[in-house]
Amino acid sequence: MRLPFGERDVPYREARVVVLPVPYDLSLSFLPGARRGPEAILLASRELEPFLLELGVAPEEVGIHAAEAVPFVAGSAEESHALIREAALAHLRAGKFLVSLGGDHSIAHPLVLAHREALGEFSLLHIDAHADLYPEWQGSAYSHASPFYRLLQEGFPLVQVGLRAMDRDALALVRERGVALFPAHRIHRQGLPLGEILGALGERVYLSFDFDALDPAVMPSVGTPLPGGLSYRQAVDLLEAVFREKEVVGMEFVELSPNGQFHAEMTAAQLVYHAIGLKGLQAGWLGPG
Ligand SMILES: N=C(N)NCCCCNCCCN
Ligand SMILES: [Mn+2]
Ligand SMILES: [Mn+2]
Repeated sequence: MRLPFGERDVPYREARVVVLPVPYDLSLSFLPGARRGPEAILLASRELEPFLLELGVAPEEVGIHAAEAVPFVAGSAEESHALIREAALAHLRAGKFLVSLGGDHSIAHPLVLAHREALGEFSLLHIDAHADLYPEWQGSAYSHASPFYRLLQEGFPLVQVGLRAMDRDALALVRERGVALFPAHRIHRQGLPLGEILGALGERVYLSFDFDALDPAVMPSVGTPLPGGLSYRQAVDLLEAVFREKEVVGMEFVELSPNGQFHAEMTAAQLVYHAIGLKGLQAGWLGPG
């Protein structure tokens, strides 16, 4: 069953933005449930005010179409990732701006590859509590702890913001590969280094937002919560700066794991909706309010 995003469901051909539910969560390492993330965000999105006071626009006016969820193959990460990459590629080749909803963070790998195949090169802005730089975790290179190791191996420039968990090997890899790292403790001590973050990014950016980047007090519905996370306002301020200065070619929001705390689902839906509004302003699809 296809659920619209927000109140106004736009036919595919008229939509500039496609919200792609990707309920794959077979690579989680701790608490289960991210497969219910996309549906929870879509349901919560129905409760959002269409007009976004902070931006002075109604993001829904870009034309949003929520696509059918991407199926997965329970016994095969490779086949599941192939389905994700094919689905993303089809929407990108139809000229749509893709907003993918996870699902666990392993989906970043097929989604980013699809965006490069369709749109050319870009840098990655990875906002997360975790580095996700393990070559493999719990016996799998397709773990949600590994996507950015694989993407680094494939030559993507990487900027990581909000991290508060990484092992020594990941830190050594970051230093060796010149990854721009802005850990949460630095942000809390010195404020968001927006100029440095923007300076580390290229002109074209793919945004990968893991909801556990937010503090658990703000976002308790994730599979691997950690203290010391970003506030909602810090996340919005970071996204506003990135959309103001860069061309965002695609974005994904992953790891929401609904656990009955509806404020978390509203938080997730509002952040996605806000980001769609920022893309609409950046692309000129929406006039400044
Ligand atoms: N959400 C994530 N990316 N989680 C990654 C978990 C893997 C490392 N945990 C360390 C556990 C040591 N016992
Ligand atoms: Mn992650
Ligand atoms: Mn994470």
